[in-house]
Amino acid sequence: MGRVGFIVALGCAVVSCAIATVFVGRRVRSRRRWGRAVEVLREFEEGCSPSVGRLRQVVDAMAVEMNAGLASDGGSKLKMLLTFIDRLPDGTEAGTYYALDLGGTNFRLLRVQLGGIQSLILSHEVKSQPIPQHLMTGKAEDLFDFIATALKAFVDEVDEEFEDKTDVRMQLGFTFSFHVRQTSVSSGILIRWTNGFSVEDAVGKDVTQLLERAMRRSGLNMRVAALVNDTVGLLALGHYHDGDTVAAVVIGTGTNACYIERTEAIIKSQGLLTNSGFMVVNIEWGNFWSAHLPRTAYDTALDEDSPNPNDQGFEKMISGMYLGEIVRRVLYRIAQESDIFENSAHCLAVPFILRTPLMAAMHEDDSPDLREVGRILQENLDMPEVPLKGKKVVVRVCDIVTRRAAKLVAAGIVGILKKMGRDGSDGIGNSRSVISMEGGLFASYKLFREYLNEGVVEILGEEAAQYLVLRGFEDGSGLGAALLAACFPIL
Ligand SMILES: Nc1ncnc2c1ncn2[C@@H]1O[C@H](COP(=O)(O)OP(=O)(O)O)[C@@H](O)[C@H]1O
Ligand SMILES: O=P(O)(O)OC[C@H]1O[C@@H](O)[C@H](O)[C@@H](O)[C@@H]1O
Repeated sequence: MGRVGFIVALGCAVVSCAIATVFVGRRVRSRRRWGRAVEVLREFEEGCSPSVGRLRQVVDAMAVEMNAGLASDGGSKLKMLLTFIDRLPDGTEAGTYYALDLGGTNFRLLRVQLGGIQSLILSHEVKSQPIPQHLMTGKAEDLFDFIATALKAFVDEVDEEFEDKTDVRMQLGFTFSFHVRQTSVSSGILIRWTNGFSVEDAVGKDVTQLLERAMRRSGLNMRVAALVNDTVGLLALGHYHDGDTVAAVVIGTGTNACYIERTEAIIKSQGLLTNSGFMVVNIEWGNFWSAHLPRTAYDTALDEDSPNPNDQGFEKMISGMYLGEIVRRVLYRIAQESDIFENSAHCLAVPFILRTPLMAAMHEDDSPDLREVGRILQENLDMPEVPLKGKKVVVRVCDIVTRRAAKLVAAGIVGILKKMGRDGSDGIGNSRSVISMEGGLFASYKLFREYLNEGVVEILGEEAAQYLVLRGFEDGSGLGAALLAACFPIL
């Protein structure tokens, strides 16, 4: 080989080495960045996965906080609100009642015809519609006029004879899924909004008055016989069908629970007497807080960025408004510290872009190549062609978040049972306890329900868990509100 040949060969060798160095460097950097992704994921999982022991500490904390909230106003972050519901439907209610169920995302209109014997519901019509976004942050009159107008249209549609009943004021059960300090079974003052609502001129006002004025403006001859939280309506329906029903839990846009409490245990309301000896208490458990909660830096940041920082801490780890956002925050951190999403993760910087229904659909994708995950990432997050290992990381994060949420609900439920002396821990024979369950997240998210059932067995043990029944309902809070209108008619 001549001089020229040698130089060419040397040059090729040098170029090859340079190219190899670049590739090896890239692979080393890629492996290092993948390792960083794995590290972020491991760290998150460690922070989110409570042991059974930790969950039992949450159980105890829930029972303690419930007692503290009953002892004095402000005694706990749990408001433990009186509902004035001191009797529950027993299956003998009869007649036609309307219900209006205003929740965090939708509002539902119901007409219910009750048979009067053996919990017979002759018929019930339901109409559900989303609440226009601008009304969630506008003026009280606009929101309540919108609701009353929709109710009037619904009544005209389903009850053609209604117009002839000018002398009879129809009884309405009004389910209002926000913090209300009840002043009677049919009236209450709005304490604060949650879940994206901020109709500020309604805070501090009696929501029944706001609705009844709007109904008059719309020419609707109707009165609010019962103003109830959605959990209270749900409990009423559960009890209508099964007398062992002792509590109700809603997991929708927000989350909350209520239960049946002995009046002598409601210490902050000395002298509170009811014929039945009990009253339903609205726990407002979304505001529960305990140092034992498995909270991470992502939860803290989400809370700080929220319109109600330091409030609803339990809800922000559990409910439909937030689960997708927690997942987004974790994926965004992984995208910043690794290249597993290549360079297509700019959308992950947008708060609340990942709604919980989408997160659930990715979590429940059981295709070998995670094609549903790929479709959602591409169509909703503008993240095309995420490699399979990146999609697996997405599913893993969803699983960690949802498993934690479900286990915390399980701990909350057992905490309520413990407060009621029904968790079997006092050695006395177990009594059957039914918990009514409802809400878009609970109803639609299969893996959430699976993890919730797992969590209850983990915490209670197989033996005691067999005495606990979680019974799902649909439209439970609205139907229950109609039943309570029948229980507490305006005479
Ligand atoms: N398929 C789903 N998987 C998980 N969560 C869901 C699903 N569908 C709806 N959700 C959650 O349920 C919430 C709606 O709950 P729902 O009880 O129907 O209404 P509201 O909260 O207004 O009472 C939505 O905000 C969403 O977060
Ligand atoms: O049914 P939703 O809209 O998801 O609401 C559930 C709970 O959401 C909480 O934020 C409210 O404070 C509760 O009053 C309510 O019961």
